[in-house]
Amino acid sequence: MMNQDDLKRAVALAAIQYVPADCIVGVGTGSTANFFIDELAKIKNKIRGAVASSEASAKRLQGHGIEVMSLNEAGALEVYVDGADEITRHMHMLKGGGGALTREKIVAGASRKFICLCDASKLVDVLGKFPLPIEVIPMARSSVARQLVALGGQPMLREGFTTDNGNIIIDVHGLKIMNPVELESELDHIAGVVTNGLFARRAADVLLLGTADGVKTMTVS
Ligand SMILES: O=C(CO)[C@H](O)[C@H](O)COP(=O)(O)O
Repeated sequence: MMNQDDLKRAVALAAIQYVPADCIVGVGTGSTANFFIDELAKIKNKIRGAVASSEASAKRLQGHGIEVMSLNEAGALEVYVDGADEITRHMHMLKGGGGALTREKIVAGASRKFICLCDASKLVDVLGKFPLPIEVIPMARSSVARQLVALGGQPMLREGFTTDNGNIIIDVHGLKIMNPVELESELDHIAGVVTNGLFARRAADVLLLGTADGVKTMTVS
């Protein structure tokens, strides 16, 4: 019987085939991304280095002796590998459970291919059961929260958490996200919002889904 960690390890291993020789790899954040980093370490001599989407991932990569570069140094990337909190068959994702959404969106946006790693429980028909994380400039906390209530959500401050960029996270509960592309843009237009956790405009290209029957590869056809 496979547990969740076994599924994460399996998708992380499967992702290695998407890493071209001699490239700089974009690396996500979270427990699934950590398994990927550990697999990447086994082929570290075949890559030039990595761009990390968080301080935590940078530290783990460096701990394995993988060179971490800034995105400015690296330029455009061939591939970005990361987990998600929810994903649909359209490859729209809800991310940011680990609070790294802004850097994740930046690195993903600079990458030609986004490989998303999830276990089967994260494949959903409609995004929004998992609270939607929003990174907010601290002085805008109340005004952003009021506008989120007006959109039908219940905003909750992530207590005691500061992002790598020095901002706060507001988790929005109770949103049934029927049109993620539209909502992603709408949220980005609220003054004080740095990034929201909808990855619909930059959706995944490939989903490696960990199931009890093995890793399934899905794309939008
Ligand atoms: O978006 C993220 C971090 O900001 C993660 O990719 C997401 O939270 C999934 O994490 P995990 O692999 O630990 O389930």
